[in-house]
Amino acid sequence: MTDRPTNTPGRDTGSGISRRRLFGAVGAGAVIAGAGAVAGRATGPDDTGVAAHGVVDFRGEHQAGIVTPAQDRMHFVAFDITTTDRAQVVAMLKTWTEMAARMTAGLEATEDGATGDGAYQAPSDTGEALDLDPSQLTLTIGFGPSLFDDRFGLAPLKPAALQDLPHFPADNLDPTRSGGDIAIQACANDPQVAVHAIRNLARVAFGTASVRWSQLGFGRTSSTSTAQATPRNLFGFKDGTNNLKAEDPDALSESVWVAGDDDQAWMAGGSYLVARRIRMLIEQWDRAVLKEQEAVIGRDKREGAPLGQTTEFDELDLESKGPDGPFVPVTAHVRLASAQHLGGIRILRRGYNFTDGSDGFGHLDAGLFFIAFCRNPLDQFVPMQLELARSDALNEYIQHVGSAVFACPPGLRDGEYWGQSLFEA
Ligand SMILES: C=CC1=C(C)c2cc3[nH]c(cc4nc(cc5[nH]c(cc1n2)c(C)c5CCC(=O)O)C(CCC(=O)O)=C4C)c(C)c3C=C
Ligand SMILES: [Fe+2]
Repeated sequence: MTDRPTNTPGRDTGSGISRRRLFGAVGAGAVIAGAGAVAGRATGPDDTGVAAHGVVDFRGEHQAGIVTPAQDRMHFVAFDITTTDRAQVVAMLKTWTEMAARMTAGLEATEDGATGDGAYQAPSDTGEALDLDPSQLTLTIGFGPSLFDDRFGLAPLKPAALQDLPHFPADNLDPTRSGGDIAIQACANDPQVAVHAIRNLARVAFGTASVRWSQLGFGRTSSTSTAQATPRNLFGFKDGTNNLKAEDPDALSESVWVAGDDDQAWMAGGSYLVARRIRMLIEQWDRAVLKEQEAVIGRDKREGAPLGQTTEFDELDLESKGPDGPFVPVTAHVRLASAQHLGGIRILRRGYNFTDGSDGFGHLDAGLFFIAFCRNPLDQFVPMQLELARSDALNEYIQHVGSAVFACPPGLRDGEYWGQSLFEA
């Protein structure tokens, strides 16, 4: 693993340089080979203090989009493979890799792009990202448990850690919003850039893979870097305060990155992505009084401080008590999800808010598209979610309606394609 180049989470290599201008300035190959070098203009920081523009390296030791400082927008898609021809799947992964390398570098999806295929061909790039900034687009791929059935000869390579998640108490899962053979997470600071990327990847998959479900997200609900301010979720609380952060490599090695001797060798340097579409019962929450809201979460609403403390990053003290008992109630969300309560278990959260209109009863179909990365979902996410599903006071206000788990392989060296470590293991 040592010869993999190291990608720099959220490295700001540019900005303000649109796809068209990047492409015009130098040949496409040169840009991809040295995106950092050519797109080196500084950019102004956004309100989180982190540059919102520019290019995040596509290749590196780990896939981008995991510890990359969370961008503001997401388009997540899960595919079903529709062929049984393994070679066709590999060909698609190779095409996807070329397109992903180009699009994350701020280029059109193909060399001919939106206008270069001639007047009598459907353009090979759909065009809606022309003139837009690269917006720190990251594309992260993962493989679901179902990919390892008997279709492609991958069963012996299935990691023990990659299992369909168990049914948790009160789960109300919609199978059409769950599972999938392959997932791609697109994150960017411009929603149109993320949507363009997924649209173009889905388009070339025709005949090999079809979209099973997808989810748009806005307003990251976690900070994954100490350089980022903590955002708020749709319940109005700061979310991501006590998250793992990119600046803590020891904690990431402990809880996020798969080690060489953990499981299947092809996953070394990778991570597991757990996705849960969690509906938030907004109208019910909005009727709850502030004291109840704070007791449910276990933190105060304005500062985000643990109850009984004063500032956001004060340590969660589960032992502290006032005249009415523990400051952090025994059913508070942060108590039950905390490493102190769970014997040291931690995960990297990287979720997004969503609102998808309203249901037939006039209630907002809104919530949290929860994404977590972990080294082993069976040892980390499953016990954590089991504890929450059993006892969390938040359960009165949420419902889990979608679920999926994917093995995200390590990052790519130059010339490698997505899934090479698996398909050529
Ligand atoms: C299984 C893991 C988790 C699910 C599912 C989950 C859903 C969920 N969380 C919030 C809001 C908040 N969560 C906060 C902290 C927090 N949440 C989890 C895990 C899950 N959350 C963890 C591990 C933690 C950190 C606990 C700790 O050690 O302190 C917070 C507090 C701020 C923070 O630290 O991030 C909020 C707020 C909602 C609304 C939700 C489902 C919709
Ligand atoms: Fe949480």
